[in-house]
Amino acid sequence: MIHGGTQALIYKCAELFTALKSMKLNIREEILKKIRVNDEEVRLMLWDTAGQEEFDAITKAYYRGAQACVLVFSTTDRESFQAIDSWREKVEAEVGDIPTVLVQNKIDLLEETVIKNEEAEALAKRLKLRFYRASVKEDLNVNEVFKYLAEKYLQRLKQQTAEETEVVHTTSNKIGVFNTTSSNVHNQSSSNGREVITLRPNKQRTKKNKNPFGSCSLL
Ligand SMILES: Nc1nc2c(ncn2[C@@H]2O[C@H](COP(=O)(O)OP(=O)(O)OP(=O)(O)O)[C@@H](O)[C@H]2O)c(=O)[nH]1
Repeated sequence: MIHGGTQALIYKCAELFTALKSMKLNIREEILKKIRVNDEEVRLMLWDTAGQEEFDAITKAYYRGAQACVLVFSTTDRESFQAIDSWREKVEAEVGDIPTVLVQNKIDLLEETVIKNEEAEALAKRLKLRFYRASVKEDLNVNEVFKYLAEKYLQRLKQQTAEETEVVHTTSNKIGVFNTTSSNVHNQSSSNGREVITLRPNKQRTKKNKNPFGSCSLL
């Protein structure tokens, strides 16, 4: 019994060790990329994750909280193309609808392609994603991909902030609408005999909007 248990534990440790080793190999270092968008410097932290499904649980922890996503397949690797659907689902399940693009890499090897143009375009259309053809090797379209994502992200952030500001205005209007009826108005007499009116906020104030910027995140 004890022996069996120890054995199992050793196996587990070995599995974990293998997983960690592979993780080290497959989740490469974070990359910091700086780009300019509308004269502002945007810093992107990039994580390149492993494609193997056995590491799903581990890689998930890396893209949890991501604010943009690049789904890449290779011109010369059909499996990577076929895996795009499943990656989209995994990312969406983990982080929801974030700015995402579809990229066909290695277009410098177009003569060896295993993906037809129409197939790639159809995939982008079906997934409703902007599609880029790029070559990391030749530095083709790489910046464009990140610029598009950063713009899209900033656009959403501004929109979100504007919506939240609107909520603040609405809320502050409510706060500002002082109710001069009954319980909210306390009429007192001042020492000089003139009536003093104390205004108190209307109780309509919405609690949940106390911190309108609470859900804002910065790059
Ligand atoms: N010709 C060409 N080779 C490329 C390009 N981008 C990457 N490679 C090469 O493709 C190989 C794999 O590159 P990685 O960056 O490791 O790509 P990956 O998709 O993370 O691949 P995995 O290691 O299978 O996860 C390397 O030898 C790269 O030099 C490209 O645009 N054109």
